[in-house]
Amino acid sequence: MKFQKIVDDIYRLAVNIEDENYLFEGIWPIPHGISINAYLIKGEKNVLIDLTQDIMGFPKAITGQMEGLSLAVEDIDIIVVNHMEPDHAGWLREFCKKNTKGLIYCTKKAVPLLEAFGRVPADRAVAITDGMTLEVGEYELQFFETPNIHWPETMMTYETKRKILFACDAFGSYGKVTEDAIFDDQLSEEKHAFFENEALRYYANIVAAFSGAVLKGLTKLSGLDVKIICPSHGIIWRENPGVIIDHYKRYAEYSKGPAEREITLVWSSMYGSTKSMLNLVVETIRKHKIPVHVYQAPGDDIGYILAGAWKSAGLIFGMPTYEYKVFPPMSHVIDELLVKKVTNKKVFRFGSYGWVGGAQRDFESKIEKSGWDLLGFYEWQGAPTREDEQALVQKIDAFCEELIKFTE
Ligand SMILES: Cc1cc2nc3c(=O)[nH]c(=O)nc-3n(C[C@H](O)[C@H](O)[C@H](O)COP(=O)(O)O)c2cc1C
Repeated sequence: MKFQKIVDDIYRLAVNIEDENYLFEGIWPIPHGISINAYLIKGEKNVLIDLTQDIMGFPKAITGQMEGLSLAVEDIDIIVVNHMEPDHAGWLREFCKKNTKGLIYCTKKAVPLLEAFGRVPADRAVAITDGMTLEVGEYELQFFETPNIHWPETMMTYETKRKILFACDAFGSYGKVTEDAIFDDQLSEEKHAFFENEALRYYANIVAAFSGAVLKGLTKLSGLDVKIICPSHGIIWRENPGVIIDHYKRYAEYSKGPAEREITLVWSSMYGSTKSMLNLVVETIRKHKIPVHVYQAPGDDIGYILAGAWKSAGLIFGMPTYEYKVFPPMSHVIDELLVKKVTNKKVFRFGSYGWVGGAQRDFESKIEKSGWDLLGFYEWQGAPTREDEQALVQKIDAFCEELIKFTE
């Protein structure tokens, strides 16, 4: 990949993780890849905003892109570290061995992390104060602390003259970015939809648990006139940055509920009794014109289940009893949803049991502090009868009606 000009002497330096088997953060599948973006301001003083991950030859790739601009690592005067997570700052250690003059602008909370992650001494750092500005030739940078979007030490950098926000993990998405389409206005409708889906999945996987911080950050930055958003993952928004800002606001507000009038249905079944009710449940939901996203556990990845669940106002779990408890793979799904603070949902459960059940009691105790409103459940012994089918349909009808009221 080549460096890409954004405006004047501001450039995007980027790589894509393209290995289909790579798990982002060691958990999340990225079958369509992900870009890692750094930004460079070339001028009287050269500024590098965020770096890259030290894997797959990425530092070499970024160095090559810098060479295209007649710059070497040693020529960087100012390093802005918005975020210490290793996908952006992993290169810092090797970078600072070569570059011994550059000052590192970061938050006070990031300073000890420079040492811990990068073995970079604190005297290389300039701890910013919130809102502080820095004149760099023709450019002016302003730094804003944005704690917990995504780590406690995170900040964003705003170029005040061209009104560019270097937002780091905020407004980012999965999905590799190709050289011919790095800006929102260069994307087809289909690609826009792709990045919107990948932005939601990225949000649900990476940022969702910090939605309160996202809402605070959005309020804090709402006074800024932002013409271009340069995130550290995904495309650059220059035609209409309001689109991704609105998406983020919406995603963050799902945490306060209600989310969209949609249902995420996760099911498990050992011998097919619970599964045999699945189509009936889906058809009943569709009768109410409610979109339904169906996932199987185990089978479908938790990263995708999280995205569906985050966006849906309703959650339905179909699972049998297993050793007096929730079926273990479903237990894992529920735990993950709770870790990511999926809350304010209307919930229903159905499933088969063999002897005396147990899953329902375990389910209720697991979700006690979830902020989920369990509207009902239906269980039956062994294979379902015609009466079981009718009873379940009635309960799903009632659930859908409540969900419609909840999302009005
Ligand atoms: C390993 C195992 C553990 C089970 N534990 C329980 C249990 O604790 N309580 C119960 O009522 N049934 C238990 N059952 C029976 C299942 O819940 C029952 O077969 C149910 O119909 C399975 O639904 P499925 O066909 O959707 O998998 C167990 C079955 C298996 C194979």
